[in-house]
Amino acid sequence: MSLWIYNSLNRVKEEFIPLQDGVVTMYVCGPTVYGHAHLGHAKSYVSFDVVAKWLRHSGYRVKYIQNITDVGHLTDDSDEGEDKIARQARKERIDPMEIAQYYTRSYYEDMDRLGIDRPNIAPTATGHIPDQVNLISTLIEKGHAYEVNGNVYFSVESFKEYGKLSGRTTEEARQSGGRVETRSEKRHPADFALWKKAEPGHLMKWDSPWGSGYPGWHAECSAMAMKYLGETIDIHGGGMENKFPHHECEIAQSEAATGKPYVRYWMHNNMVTVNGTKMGKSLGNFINLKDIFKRFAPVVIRFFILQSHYRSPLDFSETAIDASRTGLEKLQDTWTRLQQAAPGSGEIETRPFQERLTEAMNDDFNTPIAIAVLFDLAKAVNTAIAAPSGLNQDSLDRCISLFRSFGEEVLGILQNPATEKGKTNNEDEETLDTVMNLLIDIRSRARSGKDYELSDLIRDKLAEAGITMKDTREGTEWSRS
Ligand SMILES: Nc1ncnc2c1ncn2[C@@H]1O[C@H](COP(=O)(O)OP(=O)(O)OP(=O)(O)O)[C@@H](O)[C@H]1O
Ligand SMILES: [Zn+2]
Repeated sequence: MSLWIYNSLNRVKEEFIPLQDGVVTMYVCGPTVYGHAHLGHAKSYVSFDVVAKWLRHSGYRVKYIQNITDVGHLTDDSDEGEDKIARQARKERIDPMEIAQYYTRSYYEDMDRLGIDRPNIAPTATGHIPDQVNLISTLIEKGHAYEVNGNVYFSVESFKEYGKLSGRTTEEARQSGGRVETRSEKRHPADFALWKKAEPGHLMKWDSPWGSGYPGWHAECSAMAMKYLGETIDIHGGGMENKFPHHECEIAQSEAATGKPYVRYWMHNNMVTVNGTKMGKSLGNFINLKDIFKRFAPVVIRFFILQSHYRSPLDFSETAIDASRTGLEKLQDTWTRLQQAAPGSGEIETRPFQERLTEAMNDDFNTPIAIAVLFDLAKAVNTAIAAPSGLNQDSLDRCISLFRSFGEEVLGILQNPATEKGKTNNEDEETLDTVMNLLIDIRSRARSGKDYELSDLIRDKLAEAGITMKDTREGTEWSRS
């Protein structure tokens, strides 16, 4: 049975055949680390985690790269506005790199709790400035880019296939080309910045052949993907709102520089929405995972996400998450009882379930169908176990193997009661959350009563225990160092 992936570039499902036998190269756009991760990020990274897990389960060696954007992502897509990290640093009155480090750690903490495997390599944009400078220099040499006043732009007219991913023509892209001042520097309004000159006072800047400045957001992904995975990569993932301009620009830069196809299969996850609007940091309608985890175990969130397909939108609602929790509890209950069942004489024909599960995952990672099949299997198991004849050892082993492979390993939604690892982690985390909220409250009362000795004692003792407290305008946050 072969794997079929919906390729956003050609807008059809295509059979997946990696460039190199047995190996899959995969790049997924990572977060811009200027705030805590929200449910939208969880959808993107849980979806691609399942992609990697399924590919590994199918026998491939997967080389998964996911970057950390710590410079160059501006508040405005049209090469204007402020760097998102720099803006947050100004707000919090600390160094941009402190912001990036703090939220990077926070990001991995949340992703770990969601059961997401860490990428093989997690390169940062600031750690790869020379690679980006090299890419930009190549583009200038080949006549695809030009410098004006210390800024370097990509010439979209020099790359005939610009627009092939998003379906936008350069004429349509002209609309998003920025304000008049920037436009006047550009040869074509749709040209985009590869390198930006640092204005006085800009902290995150590097020397380059074009003076002191910083790279544009699109350049980092091309440079890092090609550095670690080669000029042509198998799978590139990201949220669908990034098709334009981000991924369109990545294609243009990479293919113009190498003359080779950049990505063979483009995969885009749909959005988590709130009342139909994209959840986003810049839109201010986001729900932090850390807050959600206070009310729901991370595995419930993972299950909630995987109950809809990665290409379908997912509207946030507590009622829907609550329904997911009930469903997951039932499945987990069967999984626990299955492992404790004493052998009897009854049988379950497991082959059809295995085929349906494999078929679902091979059909563009159809996790909602795979979950529905697990529920069917759970129903059959419950009936069989409740009957006097029970299940014979062979059937028990086969059912256990299916639950383990698909429920635990591929989807990551079930926890093994034999080890109690996942469950204990979640329960520990919930207890810690409660204790920390209590300490934050006591410390804040101490400070209101001007008892700084007590408030400092709480902060210092926690620091000794490896927990950092940080006072922000929104209140006190904490993280493990
Ligand atoms: N609401 C969402 N639903 C699904 N995926 C999302 C959502 N928001 C962001 N993503 C994806 O998460 C990844 C990281 O995005 P990024 O850090 O730039 O987040 P963001 O919250 O969209 O930021 P901003 O709101 O400032 O644009 C991208 O691939 C992006 O497409
Ligand atoms: Zn990217």
